[in-house]
Amino acid sequence: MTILQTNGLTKTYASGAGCTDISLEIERGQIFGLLGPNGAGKSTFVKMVVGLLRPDSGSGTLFGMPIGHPESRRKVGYLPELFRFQEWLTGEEVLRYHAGLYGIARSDSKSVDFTARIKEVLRISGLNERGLNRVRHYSKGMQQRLGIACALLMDPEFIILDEPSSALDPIGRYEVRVLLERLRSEGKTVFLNTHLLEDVEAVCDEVAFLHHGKLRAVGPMRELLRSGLSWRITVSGWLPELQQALEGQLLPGMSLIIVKQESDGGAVLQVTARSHEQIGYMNRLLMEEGITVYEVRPVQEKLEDWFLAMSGENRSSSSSSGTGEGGAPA
Ligand SMILES: Nc1ncnc2c1ncn2[C@@H]1O[C@H](COP(=O)(O)OP(=O)(O)OP(=O)(O)O)[C@@H](O)[C@H]1O
Repeated sequence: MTILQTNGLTKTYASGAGCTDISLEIERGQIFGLLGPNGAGKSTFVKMVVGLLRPDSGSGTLFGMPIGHPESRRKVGYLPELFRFQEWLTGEEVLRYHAGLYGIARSDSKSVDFTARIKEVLRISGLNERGLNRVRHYSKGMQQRLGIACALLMDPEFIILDEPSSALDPIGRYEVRVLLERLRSEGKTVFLNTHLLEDVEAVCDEVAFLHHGKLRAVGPMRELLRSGLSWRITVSGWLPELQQALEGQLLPGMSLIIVKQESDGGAVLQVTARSHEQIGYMNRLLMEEGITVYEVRPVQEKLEDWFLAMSGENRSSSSSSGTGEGGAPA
């Protein structure tokens, strides 16, 4: 079942920034990660989906209803990127206030059952007994946990979390990952906007990549990672001046790192490319330079390498000589 579908969603701010022509489809039970550098347009997209921003053009459906329609939001829990709570209220009071925004009468939100639900989401979000403390006394991480509790309060089917772990320490981030997996196992669908690549790598089924407001890639994580390939190439006949000559001939998305360089001309190169064809091209360049290639083998794909390749970042300037494999990228 399709939970969210967007067709060409576009929002351009007066400055010219925003996001353009975003078409995505999210199926029930997925954890979907939206990645992209700062200012790529991730929050703009999410705000259009939850009806906080009106698109300039394009359309979308949420649970089969047009986005922006109040009814489409009923089954959605949303943690905005910039959250701010009434600091004079306690955690429990903030949650009751949120229940009111969902149309729950004040008397009902004080019922035994609803109070049990409040305590449950506080526990799930890692706030446990702190629900009776005022938000003023919460750390930033605790406020973020309260935001997650608000998003989960009404037991939504679709949970949209815009940077849910940005203020959390490593343990907190791990707990959020476990929480996301638990939500998926309950059949919920999660949309995650994040910079934290390890979160995406650990839990996301599908990933989309936004850059300068445009969708550059979307698909299952494993497939996308294969589109940012790294290879180790062992050669002989290597000369240090070849690095610059080769770098000048790299195609967009390719990078070259000299991992190891011996005095007898032996060397290990690491090449990142967007396709197998680009690796073939690299081999041809090496042969044309008179280099003997002994071994070409793929390196474990890392989301960080893929992210940098997609963002057009080139790490070719880092190199090491004669230091074994110490100069390899993380
Ligand atoms: N209300 C606004 N008015 C004008 N420009 C805006 C507004 N909100 C965002 N922008 C601009 O639109 C672009 C996309 O911003 P957005 O917040 O959607 O990006 P993002 O990918 O979520 O970034 P980050 O990861 O830093 O949160 C940025 O250049 C930003 O400066």
